[in-house]
Amino acid sequence: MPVTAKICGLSTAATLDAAIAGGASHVGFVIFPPSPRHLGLDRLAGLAARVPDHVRKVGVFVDPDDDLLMASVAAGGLDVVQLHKTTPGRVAHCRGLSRAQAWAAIAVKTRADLDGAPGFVGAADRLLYDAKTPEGAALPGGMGVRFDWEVLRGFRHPLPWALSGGLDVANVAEAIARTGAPLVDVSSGVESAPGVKDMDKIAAFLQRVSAS
Ligand SMILES: O=C(O)c1ccccc1NCC(=O)[C@H](O)[C@H](O)COP(=O)(O)O
Repeated sequence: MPVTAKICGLSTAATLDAAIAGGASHVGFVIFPPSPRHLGLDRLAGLAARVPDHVRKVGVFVDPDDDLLMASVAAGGLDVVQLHKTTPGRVAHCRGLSRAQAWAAIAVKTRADLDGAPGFVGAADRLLYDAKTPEGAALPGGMGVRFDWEVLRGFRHPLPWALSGGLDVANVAEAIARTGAPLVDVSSGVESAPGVKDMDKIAAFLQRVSAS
């Protein structure tokens, strides 16, 4: 199976178009005000309207309340809700309410961080293994932090999954080779500054994934 890629934290039409043209299977829109990538509902709707049907639209949330979740799903026609710092019970609730696919982000630093993964069976459609960001960090994702991919070795994934955290054009082929990831997710690695996506970096990243 070819490896697919999600470009996360898109916030301009030009970089969104670059992700689509480069072959991204998923595009991510962050709905979390402290993030430099945050989109209000109007901008979310405008960008989402540019996305063709074969590319999945992912809304990225941090334990959202029902009103924010539903307003965002409606504005963006979201196919997937990606939920950070959200318990299995809330993930199941968000999936039922939104009728979108639900991805549960698992913050990983050590093997023990995978212990909670089976708890998402029946609640989530996919697990996103993302790097744990430092204690007290403003964001639970999108900080270019990488984790030791060896912690995934031999792990019996209880659900479909994706790999994230600190990926870039220089390391994504090795990440795929070492983990067998079916889907990779990147944000900072295709930026020139926090929140500023770079079209050339997006194209190079997607090219490297498709060659893997
Ligand atoms: O990207 C953000 O600003 C963000 C904010 C709050 C929660 C999650 C966020 N990003 C989640 C993602 O899916 C990122 O692509 C993932 O964490 C990888 O980021 P990076 O290490 O910068 O590639």
